[in-house]
Amino acid sequence: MAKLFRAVIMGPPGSGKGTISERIAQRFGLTRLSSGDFIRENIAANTDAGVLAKTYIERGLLVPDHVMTRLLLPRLEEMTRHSWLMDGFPRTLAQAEALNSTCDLDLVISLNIPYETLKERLSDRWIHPASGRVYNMGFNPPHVQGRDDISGEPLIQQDDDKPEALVARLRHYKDVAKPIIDLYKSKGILHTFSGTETDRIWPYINSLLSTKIPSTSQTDTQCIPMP
Ligand SMILES: Nc1nc2c(ncn2[C@H]2C[C@H](O)[C@@H](COP(=O)(O)OP(=O)(O)OP(=O)(O)O)O2)c(=O)[nH]1
Ligand SMILES: Nc1ncnc2c1ncn2[C@@H]1O[C@H](COP(=O)(O)OP(=O)(O)O)[C@@H](O)[C@H]1O
Repeated sequence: MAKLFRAVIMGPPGSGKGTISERIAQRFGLTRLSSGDFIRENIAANTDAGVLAKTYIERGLLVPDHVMTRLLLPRLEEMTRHSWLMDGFPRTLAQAEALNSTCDLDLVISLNIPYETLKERLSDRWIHPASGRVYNMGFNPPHVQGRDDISGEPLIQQDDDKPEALVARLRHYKDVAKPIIDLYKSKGILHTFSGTETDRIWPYINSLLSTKIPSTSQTDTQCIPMP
């Protein structure tokens, strides 16, 4: 069986993590995981962790590390037969350390996008809340203005994407991401991509992953359950 591949994608809000993850998942057949989707699934299913997480999200806060790890790590441990790419986790150094002791990552993609570019993109971003599908009025507009391509339902703009909230979000990302990036750098698995356009960054990510994702191998790797 092919060797499994585990990767994380990091970057400030609006850096293109969602867009690039989708391309990677399609091109390389990895399962795309998103911490936000996990949380939303748990909220919908009314699990203990979901109920707890909801109280933070409703206040616009990050979910505490111990809730996040309780929610996510068991799911990762179950994925012994899938290669995956995680978007949205780890978001703090404590989460990175917990992930570290659960499974070995092969690669971390860090997106480094100028502030002005992020600001422009997010103020133009519209989402379909039920599915998480993301549109940008310039880059990938919906077929019908203001409507989701698949369901035809209305698109909305998140409060977080409004200019007042953005500066604080971007500053917060820088502070929190720095030690995580340093950790992955020291492990030799960090790959940083800089630029203003996803379409220009993509060929570099594509060729890196083409060299890293093996087509066949004798070994199978597993996430080790936490003690
Ligand atoms: N103009 C332009 N827009 C782009 C480009 N790449 C992505 N976008 C758009 C799609 C979205 O409307 C917005 C942000 O992209 P994503 O939602 O993929 O970013 P990300 O997942 O990092 O954001 P998040 O952490 O969910 O806030 O920018 C690009 O190269 N040029
Ligand atoms: N790794 C994480 N640690 C803490 N909270 C998280 C994490 N991932 C997601 N969340 C919470 O879930 C919310 C939705 O996550 P997500 O879908 O990634 O959207 P956003 O673009 O708002 O970060 C976040 O705003 C945050 O409150």
